[in-house]
Amino acid sequence: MAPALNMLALLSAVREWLMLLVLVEVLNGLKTLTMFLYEIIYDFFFITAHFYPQDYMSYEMSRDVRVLAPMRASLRYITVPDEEAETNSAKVDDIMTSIRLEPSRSAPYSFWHKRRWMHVSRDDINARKSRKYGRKHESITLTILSWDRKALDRLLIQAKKAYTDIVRQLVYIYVSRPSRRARNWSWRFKALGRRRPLTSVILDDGVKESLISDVKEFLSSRQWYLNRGIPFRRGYLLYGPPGCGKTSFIYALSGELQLPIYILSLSSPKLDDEGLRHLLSSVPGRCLVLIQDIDVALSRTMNCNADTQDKLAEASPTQNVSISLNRVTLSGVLNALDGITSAEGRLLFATTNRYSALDPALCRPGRMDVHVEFRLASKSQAYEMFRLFFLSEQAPTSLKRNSAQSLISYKSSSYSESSLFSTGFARSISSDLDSLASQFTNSIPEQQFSPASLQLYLIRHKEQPYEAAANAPAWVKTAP
Ligand SMILES: Nc1ncnc2c1ncn2[C@@H]1O[C@H](COP(=O)(O)OP(=O)(O)OP(=O)(O)O)[C@@H](O)[C@H]1O
Repeated sequence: MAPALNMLALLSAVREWLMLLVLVEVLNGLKTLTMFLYEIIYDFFFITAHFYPQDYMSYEMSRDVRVLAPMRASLRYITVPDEEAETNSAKVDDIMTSIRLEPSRSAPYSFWHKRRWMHVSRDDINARKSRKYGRKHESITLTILSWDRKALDRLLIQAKKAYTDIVRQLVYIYVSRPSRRARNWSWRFKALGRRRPLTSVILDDGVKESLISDVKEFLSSRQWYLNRGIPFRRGYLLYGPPGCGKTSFIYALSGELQLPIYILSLSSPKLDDEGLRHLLSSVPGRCLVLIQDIDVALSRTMNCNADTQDKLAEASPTQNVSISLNRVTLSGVLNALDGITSAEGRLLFATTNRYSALDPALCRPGRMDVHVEFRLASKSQAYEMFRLFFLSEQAPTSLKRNSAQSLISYKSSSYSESSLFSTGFARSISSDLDSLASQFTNSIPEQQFSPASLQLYLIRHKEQPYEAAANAPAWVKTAP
C-alpha cells in the first residue's frame, strides 16, 4: 500500500513540475510575443536616430541641448561640460551664448517639437564599437514619436541651422596635456576662440586662394583616397620669418572650414614618442592639428637626450619651467605622423621660421604635402593692410578697391581727425582711402617689414589715417 501511495505522490509532484514548466514556457512565449509586438509598434510609431562621435558635426550638434531643444527652460537634468565652464569671458551675455548644455548621462530628456514628442538620451557604446566610432565611448540617441520620417528631417534641418549659427562665430581650440595616469596624453578643451575672417589675413596674390582651394579639394576627396589606398590626411608646412601671418592664417582657415584646432606642443614637458603617437591617433576625423615652430621643438629635443634631461631635472628641480623635459625624437614624430591609426581627414599644419633646418624626412610628401612660404610684406600687402585697417565696418559694403574715388567726399578743411570716427568717418575716409594707401605703400620698401610690424605701426595711428600715411617715411628710417 505504501509504495502505491509514494508512487501517486511522485506522479502528482511530476505533474506539478510539468505544469510549472509549461507555465514558465507560456510566460516566456508571452514575453517574446510582447517584445515582438513592442518592436513592431515601436518601429511603427517611433523614429530613432543615432549620433556617433566619428561624425563630428552632427554628434556635436546632437549633444548641444540649445540646438535640439531651444526651450530648455523645461529641462530638469542637464550637464555643463567641463570645457564650457572654463570659458573665461567677462560678459555674462557672452558666456550665455557660448556655454553648451548637454543632456545628463543619468537622465534622458524629452521635449515637444512641432506637436511631436521627442526623447534624447546619452548611451554608452561598447568598447569594440567605441574603437570604431572614435574617442568618446558614447552615442546620442534621438527618438521621435511619429510615423512621418519628415519629422526627423525637419528637426535636423532646424537644429543644423541653429548649430551653424552658434559655431559660425567660434573656433574650438584644444591643447595636448598629460593626463593623471602616467605616460598617457590626451586632448583638453582650451577655449572657444572668436573666428577670424580670412579676409583679415593678407598674403601675396594667389597664396591664400590656392591654399584654401587645396584644403577644400582635399576634404572633398575622401573616396578618391580610399579607392587608391592612400591615407586620407594631408600635411601643410608654412614657413617664413616671424610675424608674416602663418598662425593667423591657420586660425582663420579653421573658422572658415568650421573645424576645431588641436594645438600640439612638441616641447611640452615629458611628452615622449608614445604620448605623441597617442595624441595624433586620438584626434577626431576632420580637424586641424597645429604644430608651431616645429624646428625649435625638434632641435631642442634632439640636442638633449632623455638621460641628460633626467640629470638636468634632478639637478635643478625648481627650474622645470626653463628646462625642456620632453623626449620626442625625430623618428617618433615621423612614426606618429605616419601612424595607421591616425584620424581620417586630418589636416596637419606645421609652422617654422627655419625651413632649411628641417630634416628632409619630415618634409617629404605624405608628411608635409604642401610647402608654402610666407614672406615679408610686399607693397601690395602693405596697400591692402592699410585699406583693411581704415576701412571701417560702417563703410558701405560696396566699397571695393577701385571704387573709392567714385564715392562722395566728405573731407573738408574744418574737421579734425578725432571727430572722424564719431561723425561718419567711414564715408569721410572712403574717398581718400586709395590715395592714402598708395602714399603709405610708396614709403614701405618691398619685403623689408613683416606684416606684424606694419600692423603695429598702423595700430599706433589707428584713428589717424592721414598721419599714418604721412609719417610712414620717417618710421621706415627708424624702424628696427
Ligand atoms: N599676412 C598678414 N595679414 C594680416 N595680419 C598679419 C599678417 N601677418 C601677420 N599679421 C599680424 O601679425 C601678428 C602676428 O602674426 P602671426 O602670429 O600669424 O605670425 P606668424 O608668421 O605665425 O609668426 P611666428 O612665426 O612668430 O609664429 C598677428 O596679430 C597678425 O594679425
